[in-house]
Amino acid sequence: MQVENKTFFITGGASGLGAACARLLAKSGARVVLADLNQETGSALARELAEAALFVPTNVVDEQSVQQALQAARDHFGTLHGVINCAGIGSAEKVIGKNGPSSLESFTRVININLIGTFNVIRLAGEIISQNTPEESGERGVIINTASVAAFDGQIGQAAYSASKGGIVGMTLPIAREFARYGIRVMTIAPGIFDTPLLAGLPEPARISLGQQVPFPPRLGRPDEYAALAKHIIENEMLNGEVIRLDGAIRMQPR
Ligand SMILES: C[C@H](O)CC(=O)SCCNC(=O)CCNC(=O)[C@H](O)C(C)(C)COP(=O)(O)OP(=O)(O)OC[C@H]1O[C@@H](n2cnc3c(N)ncnc32)[C@H](O)[C@@H]1OP(=O)(O)O
Ligand SMILES: NC(=O)c1ccc[n+]([C@@H]2O[C@H](COP(=O)([O-])OP(=O)(O)OC[C@H]3O[C@@H](n4cnc5c(N)ncnc54)[C@H](O)[C@@H]3O)[C@@H](O)[C@H]2O)c1
Repeated sequence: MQVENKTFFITGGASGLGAACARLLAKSGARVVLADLNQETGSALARELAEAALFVPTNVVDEQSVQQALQAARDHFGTLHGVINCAGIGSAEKVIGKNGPSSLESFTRVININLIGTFNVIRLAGEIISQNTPEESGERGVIINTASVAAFDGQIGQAAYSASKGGIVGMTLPIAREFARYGIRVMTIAPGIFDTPLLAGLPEPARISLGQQVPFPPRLGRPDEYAALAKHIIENEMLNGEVIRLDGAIRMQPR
């Protein structure tokens, strides 16, 4: 579908990759809902994007929070044509640390936010989108999820994070197969190393070694490059049920 005059619900839309999607889609004539925990950055970006954007404080792991955010989106913009699931956290923890086995709580937290949060939004937004009047082609909407190259080449310390992203990879096809009957496409982008606040939060040794591992271009990805792919996925109906690595050919080393 064309993005102009369409509405997209962007989780994690207040920062990094999600914010880049919000800026590009708004500039392209779309309306964006910034569904994010961060009131300060979310409100600031909504002010920057003016009438094209609505910030709604949202916690993707909380069913009521997501339902309220989706309702606010419909109240404000009238409908919903797509979702870009960017909400997520990084994590770096060895399975056996210096003080013994890592905690179950930390593993569970990463799975909850990254995997279960993504699923929560897909199920609630998907039901709303399934009720849209279809385009001429029969399409009703597009859902784009964010995994990571860590789903495939996870490093030491990424058991929880890689599991959470591997789960997103795993659910892309079955949901695309189910949602085909509604004319809703489901895609996942697996970014490599992108220059965002999340990456800035990784341990310095990891960040240094990663930047040196990207074959070409030998640099961190720019959030606008992620946004360009997301926009293309929305516009290209033949992209469905697939995971696209966006990574400069990096295959991460064990550490
Ligand atoms: C985020 C997007 O989705 C894309 C990505 O996935 S980007 C990939 C991000 N990678 C990571 O997050 C790696 C996570 N893991 C780690 O940071 C570390 O393994 C850890 C903090 C969990 C444990 O680190 P630590 O306890 O220091 O491990 P340890 O085995 O003792 O380290 C040995 C040495 O290797 C270094 N090292 C550890 N992890 C490293 C890494 N990932 N890269 C480079 N060097 C590393 C340590 O600094 C240490 O050096 P030193 O002996 O000179 O102090
Ligand atoms: N930056 C990278 O190198 C990279 C690489 C691969 C995948 N990713 C993934 O891309 C996505 C976006 O990452 P980013 O780099 O833009 O990070 P970021 O930290 O800049 O943005 C993440 C946003 O998600 C929000 N968020 C976190 N938990 C939330 C929750 N429970 N509910 C709602 N919002 C929540 C944060 O407030 C933040 O605004 C994440 O899923 C991340 O795992 C990032």
